[in-house]
Amino acid sequence: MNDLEMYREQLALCDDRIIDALVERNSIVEKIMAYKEEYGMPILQPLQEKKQKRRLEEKLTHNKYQEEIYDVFDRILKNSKRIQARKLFDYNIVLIGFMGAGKTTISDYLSTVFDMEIVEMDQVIEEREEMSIPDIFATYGEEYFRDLETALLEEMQERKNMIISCGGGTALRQRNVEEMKKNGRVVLLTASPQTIYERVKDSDERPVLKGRKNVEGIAELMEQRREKYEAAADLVVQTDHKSVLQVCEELVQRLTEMEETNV
Ligand SMILES: Nc1ncnc2c1ncn2[C@@H]1O[C@H](COP(=O)(O)OP(=O)(O)OP(=O)(O)O)[C@@H](O)[C@H]1O
Ligand SMILES: O=C(O)C1=C[C@@H](O)[C@@H](O)[C@H](O)C1
Ligand SMILES: [Mg+2]
Repeated sequence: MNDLEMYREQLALCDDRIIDALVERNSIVEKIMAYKEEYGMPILQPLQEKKQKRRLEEKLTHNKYQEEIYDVFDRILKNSKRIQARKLFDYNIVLIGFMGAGKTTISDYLSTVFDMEIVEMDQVIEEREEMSIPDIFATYGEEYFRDLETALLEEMQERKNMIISCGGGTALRQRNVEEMKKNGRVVLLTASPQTIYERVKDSDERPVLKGRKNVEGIAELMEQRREKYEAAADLVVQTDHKSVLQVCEELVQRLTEMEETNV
């Protein structure tokens, strides 16, 4: 055997060790999940992720392949998150609720911790139509816009393990709710009119709030919608005075408990 053949053989053995280590690592991830479940511990533990990152940084100081190894660990971490997400959510998570309730914010956080794909419905529709939502409403009317929402929710039935962040009005149409529920768990985020006002007062991006961007106007529209939102929801998470992490932790905990009682 010449040197080149020998090096190639060493490389193949190295790959085998990497594969074995990855399989072991993934099975440890699953054991940690089972442990947390058994002892009712929070699934999201952002401090732990930071601790792992610090340990890696210390270990890789002065390593000449530092950048390349970080890159690999980035993928490893993403894949661990995906393993968790696939195990926890064998369905789409559909977030509904009033403007400013936190659908986008909570979707972003969940997507980061579980490496799940997000469908931000308003944004997808705007991109596909190449028009802003106020322009779609003005040009084609609300029915047309709601039909686009229905079609998008139908498409989502082909997928699972997605986070669907709905438009504020999506759940008002019964047909949309039926589509959401086919392979999704519907989570209603709520907040008081006062909280919503505080969250949206400095933004002009919400045409439905035009002329009523005050606590009374918000309370009135919220009350008109409340029954439909609540009827659509599999789960209601109240978000007033809670951090984004607290809302996500509660949401994940209650979703997983719901699955356990459904089994
Ligand atoms: N739990 C929270 N605590 C404090 N601020 C929050 C919380 N959730 C969301 N926010 C803030 O409220 C504002 C509105 O949130 P977000 O855009 O996520 O709402 P939304 O439900 O997606 O609204 P829309 O239906 O209009 O798209 C944002 O500035 C966000 O940072
Ligand atoms: O609450 C609503 O009716 C809406 C909320 C936005 O997300 C957009 O989907 C649209 O402006 C309608
Ligand atoms: Mg949003």
